[in-house]
Amino acid sequence: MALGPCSLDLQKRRVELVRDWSKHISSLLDLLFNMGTVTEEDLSLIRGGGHTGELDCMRTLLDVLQGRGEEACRAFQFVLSNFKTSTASETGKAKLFPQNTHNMQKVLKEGLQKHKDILAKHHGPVLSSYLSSARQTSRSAEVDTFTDITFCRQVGYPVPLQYQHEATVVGDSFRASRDEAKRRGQTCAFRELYQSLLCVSEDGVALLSGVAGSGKTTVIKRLVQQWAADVDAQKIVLSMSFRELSLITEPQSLQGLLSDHYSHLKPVLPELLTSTQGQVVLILDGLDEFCFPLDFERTPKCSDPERELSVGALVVNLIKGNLLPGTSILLTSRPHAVAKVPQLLVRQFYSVLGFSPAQQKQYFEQNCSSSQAAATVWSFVSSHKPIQLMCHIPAFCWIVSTALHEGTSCLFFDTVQTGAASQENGSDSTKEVSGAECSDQSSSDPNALLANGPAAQSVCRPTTVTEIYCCFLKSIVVFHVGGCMEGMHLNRLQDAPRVLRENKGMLRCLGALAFRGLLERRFVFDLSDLSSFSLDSCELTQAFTVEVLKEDKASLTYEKSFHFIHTSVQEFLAALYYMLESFSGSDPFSGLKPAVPALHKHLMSFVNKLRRPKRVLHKRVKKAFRCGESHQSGHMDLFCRFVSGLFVPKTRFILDGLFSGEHRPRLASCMNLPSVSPPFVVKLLRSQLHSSSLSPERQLNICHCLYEAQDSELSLHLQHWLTVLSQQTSGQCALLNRDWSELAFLLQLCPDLQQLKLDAQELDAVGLRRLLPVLPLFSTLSLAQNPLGPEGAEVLSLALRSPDCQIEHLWVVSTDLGCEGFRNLAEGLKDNRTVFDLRMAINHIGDTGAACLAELLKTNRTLRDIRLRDNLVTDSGAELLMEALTENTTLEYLWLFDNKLSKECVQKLKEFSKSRSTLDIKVCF
Ligand SMILES: Nc1ncnc2c1ncn2[C@@H]1O[C@H](COP(=O)(O)OP(=O)(O)OP(=O)(O)O)[C@@H](O)[C@H]1O
Repeated sequence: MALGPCSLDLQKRRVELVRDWSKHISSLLDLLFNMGTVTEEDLSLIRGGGHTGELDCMRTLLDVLQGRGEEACRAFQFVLSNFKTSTASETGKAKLFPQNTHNMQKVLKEGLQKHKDILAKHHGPVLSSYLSSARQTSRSAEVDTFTDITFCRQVGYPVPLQYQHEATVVGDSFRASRDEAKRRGQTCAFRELYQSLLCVSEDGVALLSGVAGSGKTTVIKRLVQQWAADVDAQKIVLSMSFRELSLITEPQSLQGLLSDHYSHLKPVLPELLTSTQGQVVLILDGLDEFCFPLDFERTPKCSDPERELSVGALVVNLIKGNLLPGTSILLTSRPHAVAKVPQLLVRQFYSVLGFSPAQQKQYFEQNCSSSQAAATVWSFVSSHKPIQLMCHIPAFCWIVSTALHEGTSCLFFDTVQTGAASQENGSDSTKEVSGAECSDQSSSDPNALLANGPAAQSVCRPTTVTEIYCCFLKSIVVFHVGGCMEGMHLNRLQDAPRVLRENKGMLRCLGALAFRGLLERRFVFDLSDLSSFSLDSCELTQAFTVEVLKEDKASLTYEKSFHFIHTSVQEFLAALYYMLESFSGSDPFSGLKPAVPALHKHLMSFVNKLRRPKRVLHKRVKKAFRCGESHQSGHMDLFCRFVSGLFVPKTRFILDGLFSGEHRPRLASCMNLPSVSPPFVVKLLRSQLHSSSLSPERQLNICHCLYEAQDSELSLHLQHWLTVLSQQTSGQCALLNRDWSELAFLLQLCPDLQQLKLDAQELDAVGLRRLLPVLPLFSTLSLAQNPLGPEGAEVLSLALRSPDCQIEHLWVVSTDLGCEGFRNLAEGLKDNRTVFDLRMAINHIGDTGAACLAELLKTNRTLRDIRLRDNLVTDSGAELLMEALTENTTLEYLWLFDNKLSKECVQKLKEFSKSRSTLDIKVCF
């Protein structure tokens, strides 16, 4: 084959090229690889495993190019003609490798000790929270306040079906039906996690998943601190956050990245990367915050730590084990982002379940300044189910402690007065607070929810999640400067309305930022975001905002970014902004557009006030809920709950001073204020609850909204459902307008309930669909004598396919399934690994249904006991079942009484059963 001009030229100049260009071989190879002229395999051939000299490398490169043809040779000529002879990195490289091995070992050891010290400091306590700064004197390090936390170890990872707000389903992991999982040893504590990740020599990827604020970063800090303190530690930990990696926009080599990040390791880095590979544990925190795509299929393979790559390609090659082979990699992520890493690449999967009730109690003991204060907070939390449910998330425990700080600071005005009075009388105000109102209720008693539900509450105790957040914000704003010194509480609280009024502007801007972030699903903001809402970062550091908006300075680029201390705080501030704007007659959405001139905004607000303000307000509320409805991911759920809560005048009174024009003349107490949302809000919520277009998850959220709105009807309905659950009533319900979503709400708040028995409750497919968010959480589901029909079976099938499914006993006797219904159910059972006891007598599934069951039994290995009494199965159906059972050896009982079987067939079934020692077929003629 004739050679092209470029190939000929290279051939002619070969000697000259080898002589003049060999010293630049590394850079030339980088450029050619990035252009796609040479491949990963070519590179290893050219480098000859690192043992080949530069001249030989150059010769091989020329051979490879010649072999590739004219295009490759032309690309090479192009590279040569554009090559800048600045190869400082290569000349410097020789200096990085001291020749003497003994010296190298010493340098490496010293470097690693220094690295340990630096990393321990980096991952040390950050005294940014109000509570920690207030308690600097009594507690020296965060290490002391680390509360053990519960994890769950899984094989592979379940991709969560995201229909609900992540934070709102956390408590599900602690349901009693999970005890089985515990027995199987799937849950573990921090010690086991440390052992498995930092002591055992296993390479590959481990993934730690948890919702916002579940403590992933705290766990990483703790792991690093423990490792740094462990003199026998064999591992070398490198740790970075995805938030920092997201700021790298230029191609970067792994070596460059590590030496920028850990400049103290620079002298030993090449040695570290080559000789200690099996020992390195690389921690990458916060995968959900990584803003570059991770393309595991198409990213070119690269195993050269010196090659510059885009940061996305770098991460892909690290996770795939191409760069740093033999290294253990620990990734952390919120659940919605775990699927960014293909399941096959994940060796171990842990999810952070959060604090169990015992750990919650321990948290308050460790974080409140006295054991009495801890007892007060704990008795309050354990008697308010919706609040306790959220306390599985550590960040929420922190919010609760801050809100109820020492049990006195953030309670309502009249409580303060009670405190003042008791102080005057020489009694202890903390005792007042921890009195009878906070009596400890058994957390296992569902009645506790109602006893302390909104309607049953004394007027001045925080009862809802919104009220907790109001107290939290007030605490932060009022006590920010100077902390909460002894004896200063009352003065400061009495001055709170003025302080809040003065900070209203700042809170409004912060809320607008939070709201826009929420609409765009953004949780990290940069300086330009802040300035578009007139927030000046310098001003922010002077104000209370450091407690709610956290500043991150990337160690790699020194760029500033900001995020709210917890996503729920962002959601609360967004709702607060929404309500402030709505009450003042402005449109919260127009406040997000910087282009709207201030004059126009004021004009509009004035016009709105003249128009019927109530109608405008109604419009805004509808818009807020529509916003929540349209997002099936559920990420607006908490926002809607807070909006509902902020409609309650008593709740708003906590933030007296912010909502101008209200409570005038000033009320000395919240006692006279309504403790329920205005009727139009409750009416709107109720009409939404009955809307057939809403998904069951959103309907469930509406119940939470009603709880926040302190709707008294909800309490009544829940009381009714409690009676149903205790099986005191059956058949026709005593209550008109009962709603199955309300039952779902109640069930979510009763973690100790393992069995859901709703026999003969006239539960149809529509009602069952409303229960769907909680159906998978029970070990026994007894739904006999309800008109479920084929549509109901479809709903059950969805529950059976849920990754959270715990159902073991499924009892659907006499539920009108028919053959179509059973076909739907069988679809769900095909993928299910939990149901072993299926009772479905009197469902008329017939031979078509029996054929479906036979198909199912060929693959299902979980079902052990199937009861098919009275189902119109004839001989041909029975034949199909026997045929399937020759393949299935796990089924133990098959009940076939009262079907349409001939005498011969019954005999045959009995013979078949006799021939199988582990199978008992119950049948009679
Ligand atoms: N084990 C723990 N003991 C005591 N406090 C904890 C613990 N875990 C978390 N916290 C508290 O909760 C807060 C949030 O935790 P952390 O930042 O670790 O959560 P995260 O899961 O990393 O959240 P995100 O997904 O938002 O990054 C911490 O600042 C700390 O106050």
